[in-house]
Amino acid sequence: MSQGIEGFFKNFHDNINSRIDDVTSNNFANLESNSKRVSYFSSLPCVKDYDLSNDVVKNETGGSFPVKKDFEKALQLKDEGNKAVQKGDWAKALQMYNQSMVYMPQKETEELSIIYANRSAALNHLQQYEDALTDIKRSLSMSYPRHLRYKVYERKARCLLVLKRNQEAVIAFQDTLSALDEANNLDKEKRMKMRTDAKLMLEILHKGMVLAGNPKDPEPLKKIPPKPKLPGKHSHQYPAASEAVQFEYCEAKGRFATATKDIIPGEVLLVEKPHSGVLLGEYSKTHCQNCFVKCVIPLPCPKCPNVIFCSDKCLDVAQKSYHGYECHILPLIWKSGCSITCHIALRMITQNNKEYFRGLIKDLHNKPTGTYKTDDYRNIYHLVSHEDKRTKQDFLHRAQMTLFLLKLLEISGYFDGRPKQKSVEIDEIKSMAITECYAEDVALFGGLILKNLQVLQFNAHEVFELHCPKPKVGQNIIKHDGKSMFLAGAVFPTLALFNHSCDPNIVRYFCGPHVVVRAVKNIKEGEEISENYGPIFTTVPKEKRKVQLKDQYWFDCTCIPCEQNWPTYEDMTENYMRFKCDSDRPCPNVIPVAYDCKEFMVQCGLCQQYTNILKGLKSLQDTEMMYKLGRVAMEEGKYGEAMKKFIEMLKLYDATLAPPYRSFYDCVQDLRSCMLAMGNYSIV
Ligand SMILES: C[S@@+](CC[C@H](N)C(=O)[O-])C[C@H]1O[C@@H](n2cnc3c(N)ncnc32)[C@H](O)[C@@H]1O
Repeated sequence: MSQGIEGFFKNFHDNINSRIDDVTSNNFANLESNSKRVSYFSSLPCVKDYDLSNDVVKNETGGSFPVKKDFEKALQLKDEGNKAVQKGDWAKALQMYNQSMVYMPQKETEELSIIYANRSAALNHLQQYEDALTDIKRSLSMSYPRHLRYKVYERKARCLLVLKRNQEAVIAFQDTLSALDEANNLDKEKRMKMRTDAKLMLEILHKGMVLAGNPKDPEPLKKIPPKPKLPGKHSHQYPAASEAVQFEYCEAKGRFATATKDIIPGEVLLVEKPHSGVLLGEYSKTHCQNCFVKCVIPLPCPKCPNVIFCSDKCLDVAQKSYHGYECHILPLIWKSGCSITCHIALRMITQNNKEYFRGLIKDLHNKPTGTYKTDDYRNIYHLVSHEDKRTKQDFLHRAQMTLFLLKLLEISGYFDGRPKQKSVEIDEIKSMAITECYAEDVALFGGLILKNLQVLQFNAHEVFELHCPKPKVGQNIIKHDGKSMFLAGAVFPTLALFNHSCDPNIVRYFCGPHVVVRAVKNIKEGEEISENYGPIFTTVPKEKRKVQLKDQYWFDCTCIPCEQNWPTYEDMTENYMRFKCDSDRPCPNVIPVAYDCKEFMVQCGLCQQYTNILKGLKSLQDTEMMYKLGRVAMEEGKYGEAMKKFIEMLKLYDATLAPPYRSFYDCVQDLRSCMLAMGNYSIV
């Protein structure tokens, strides 16, 4: 449950394990509910007396502790930014202003407004005009000194000119002229020059606009890829899924998705926001805490120096729910070395208030019926957790993590419904005992967190983004370099209902925090729609796949590639083609046909009917050319165009040949790359 980094949680775990005797351990094993397990564990004297502060202080990984806003540090970073400006190192200046802002206390509004204005100058020089405009707006909405405002208005006007937003530029030049009246410290000559320049620009703009018939300003560039919409109607019971998807149940496989109609490659099958999602600690200063997109111009949390946001909207959402409580405990979570799933288990609590869970608890053991909503905690609670198959050691380990998370909840002010306003001090973790008056909370939230940890083991997903080279001004085409980065962990309640196949027929990618699922193959009505949990048959041999799936997800894979022993991509032989039997019965058989076969009607060994392979070969004639065109479009970053070609090819392949064969998987792989490129990206 720890992340692999040596955080202090491992010490706690090792020490407690060594202090638990056999009697205690057997008593624990006899407990029958998660709530009882945590209550019992938290009442043990060796746990209550445990002093975590020693472990925290001694531990050097995961950043420093405690962490607070720091005015002096903020000024020093701002100063470094200003020095970088003097040297013309705008990238460094941007970096320094970003950091300075994070440490600047909220009450220093004038200082903050100056950093925003300075950062807008750096962004302007880096040709990030849209971002410069956003910072100018923020700076002007704060206490930016009136006698300096002429500078930012003029900068605003110049940025708008580059973006060809001439109507807005006119207003900004007019504002520059008004602001110059208040520029008391500016010497007369400079003021005159700026006035003349602004007036000249206004004249030129007016003439140009009249000549062009006063065209509308262009739309600003989109920073986040647009979220695809579900085609047609959504499923009545599972609104995140399209009506082409339904969920069935069987004893051996639990719930799984099937197609209610024929589905074609590219079709969007699911768009879902996470029930809970958590950004990895290492991206907390580069990506938005709330929606995971990369922030060129971060908005810091007003209260802590731990996280940033991409917009006021994300800041507001986070502040009013989970971040209000997590603000000051984040450094402890990161320093503990706990895995991202442990943090999600906590977030599933902090994002709702205590009353929400109190309202649910009586009925929680009954599976909810009716519409399956993403934000309904009950749907997560009833995801697969394999509770009946767990060992005593497994529960004990998770109970330790649960207690640590409960302690954090207590410190955060969650049990009182009042978020902590100050940073955590070391004295607050000198004992792991939770105050007596919260005994009921320990039972309730301890039980829920222990359950969350079990559910997340099988149902959490990685959120990733692709790296892209910088797009040119005015171009909305982006090209990715194929590298994907694991950014965050999240649980998507509907996506979690899809079972695994080593030959999946869907691909998933992310738009902001939303997951998008699209078909990559033709899926026939009634056929299972399956995703992939990691090992794919084209690259991982069967034995290895089976072991991995059994270890991680606790099931024996019986997908077609596993049952029919399909070769990996490397081992696929290309000396014959696998024709589908096209008798009208229909027949499921595959007819192997050598490339040098002279016949054009071949007989099926199963149904004895004849298949016309010449017809099939003719339809495949164009696929090579289509593939080349698709690849060229992909190279140019025209993913939509490339996708069309690959989809067309897959339709042709599917009508004639049966997998596995290389050209089919080449095409599937490229289609998958195109779809991924439509998701989250980070400009590098
Ligand atoms: C993410 S859940 C999938 C949905 C789950 N079947 C349910 O009922 O909610 C993962 C769990 O589903 C089961 N599972 C997934 N793929 C399977 C497969 N191909 N065959 C059998 N069981 C599978 C395993 O129990 C696994 O731990």
